[in-house]
Amino acid sequence: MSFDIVLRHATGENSIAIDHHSDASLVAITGPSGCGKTTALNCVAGLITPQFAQISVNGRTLIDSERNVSLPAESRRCGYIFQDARLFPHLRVSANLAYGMRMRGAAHTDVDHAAVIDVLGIGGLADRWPATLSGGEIRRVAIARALMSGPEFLLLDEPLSSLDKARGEEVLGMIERIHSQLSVPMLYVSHDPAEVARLTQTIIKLG
Ligand SMILES: Nc1ncnc2c1ncn2[C@@H]1O[C@H](COP(=O)(O)OP(=O)(O)OP(=O)(O)O)[C@@H](O)[C@H]1O
Repeated sequence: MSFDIVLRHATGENSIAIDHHSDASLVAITGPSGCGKTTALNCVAGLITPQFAQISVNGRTLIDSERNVSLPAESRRCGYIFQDARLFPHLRVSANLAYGMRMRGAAHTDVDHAAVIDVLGIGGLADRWPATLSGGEIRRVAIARALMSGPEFLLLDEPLSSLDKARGEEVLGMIERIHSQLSVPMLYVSHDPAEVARLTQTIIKLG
């Protein structure tokens, strides 16, 4: 597994410069609020077109400004867990997860649905509406929905934000298990040095 990320992008007064090449399967992006962490993830996901980028994951080019290559977001095979989770409020948990499965592309990786539900401990939530879930449960369902699409890698944007310490610990433990048991590579955004240090030693520092 490898992340090769060369990225140059400016928004307003901020500019992002990343030159990262590693075989690490869990890479953290860290830095103070407003330094461009979410913007960097959006560039990898294909939601923003950066001013210059050469990004490949495991040797597969997502974007190369020099060669005029840029895969559309739906072809990048990433699962994106947004900072605000973004579950569909009008769909029960089971239907939110089914949406993830429908998003599978032709070249999706195999995903063991039962293992995902087991690792994230959401078996009992299938019939619930998102509005009735706790913050930690919402986060776990959002991670499961992203995994259901059979992504080649995950983008996680502050997945512990707005959780109390106990719930944060719980979700962090699940993320560690997804990484080790389900072998899903990750780009993990957090402003918290202790959280990042627990997960990985491969860190991209912004700002
Ligand atoms: N759509 C936009 N238009 C203009 N400026 C933007 C836009 N989105 C973000 N920015 C600016 O780009 C900079 C980086 O924002 P970004 O959300 O990527 O930072 P961040 O490191 O993820 O912050 P936080 O930790 O607070 O979420 C900020 O100065 C922000 O105001």
